[in-house]
Amino acid sequence: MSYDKELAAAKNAVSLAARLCQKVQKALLQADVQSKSDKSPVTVADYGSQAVVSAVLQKELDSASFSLVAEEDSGDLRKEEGKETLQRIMKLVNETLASDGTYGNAPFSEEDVLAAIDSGRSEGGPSGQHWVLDPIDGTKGFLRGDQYAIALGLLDEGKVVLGVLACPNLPLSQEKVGCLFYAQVGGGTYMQSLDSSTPIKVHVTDLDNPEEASFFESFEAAHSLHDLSSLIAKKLGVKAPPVRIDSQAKYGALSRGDGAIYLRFPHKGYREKIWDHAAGYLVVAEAGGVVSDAAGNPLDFSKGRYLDLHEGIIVTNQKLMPALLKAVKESLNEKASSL
Ligand SMILES: Nc1ncnc2c1ncn2[C@@H]1O[C@H](COP(=O)(O)O)[C@@H](OP(=O)(O)O)[C@H]1O
Ligand SMILES: [Mg+2]
Ligand SMILES: [Mg+2]
Ligand SMILES: [Mg+2]
Repeated sequence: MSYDKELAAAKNAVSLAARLCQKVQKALLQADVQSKSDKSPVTVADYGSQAVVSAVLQKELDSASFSLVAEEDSGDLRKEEGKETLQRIMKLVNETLASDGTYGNAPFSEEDVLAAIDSGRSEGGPSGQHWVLDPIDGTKGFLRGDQYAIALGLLDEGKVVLGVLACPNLPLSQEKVGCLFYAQVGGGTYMQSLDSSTPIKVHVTDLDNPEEASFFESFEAAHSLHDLSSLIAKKLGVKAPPVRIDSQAKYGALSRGDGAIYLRFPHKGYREKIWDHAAGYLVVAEAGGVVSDAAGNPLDFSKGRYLDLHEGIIVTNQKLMPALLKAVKESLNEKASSL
């Protein structure tokens, strides 16, 4: 089955959302940032990006069967304190949609924006098709002026069949910054600029010597156990220091061979969400990489909004995976026996 139509719509949606995010990151106001109930930050760009992606997908595709699992919801924007923020989001969404000739004819009202955001309340699951969106992945990186991604995947019968990843701050070449990665199941992974240069096919590294490998992890120590990654890297013989960057830009970078390994070990009790991995997973898998939990099980995106994992997520190429899994198991055992 081909998902060409869905892929074209997804690339459009994510590119437009990236335009909105870039505009906000350039001139970020204190008033644009809020705290969610779990204390994590959210900005007008997270909401705006979600509204734009949702709006474009629904315009381009059959909106009757549309299902979207997305990170943000409009709860806080519907409160009295959210009024000003909502106004600002509406303006951003309308400017962004108008900047693309095809969508600008009927401006969105506040209610339209809220509805577009809330169309992301689907629970996903094992049957039918569901879009999976992280409107800004790496909000903390976004706020620092660092890496972030707009990550959109499509599930069909519980499997990820499309992954589109916009990384506005990731270098494309020596001259150009901003990458769009995309993959369709069975079709490989491609990278192009955010303004649609000719796509090139990308592949993970074919390195088989861990001593030459470098590894990615979260910039934020709160998101991943840096000590554990160091232990694993040491066991494996990795010499280079960790490369710490925010967001699924790590999956994008890995898919083109920038690094060889990505290690992610959340603190105890944290549950990973599907929108933090769906698009990145396919981008790496179609580029020849392997993504699994710490026990070597494939990720299961069919269980609803969360991923059920053993300990963490590890990513590398096929040659390095056996040695990596061994180092991970040994390190986890050591950690458990030292407690
Ligand atoms: N305590 C925690 N442990 C692990 N991941 C966390 C976390 N708190 C937030 N996250 C997730 O980590 C994501 C960012 O990943 P990274 O560290 O690779 O940049 C966040 O995505 P958002 O920025 O979309 O909220 C969020 O979903
Ligand atoms: Mg968030
Ligand atoms: Mg995220
Ligand atoms: Mg997010």
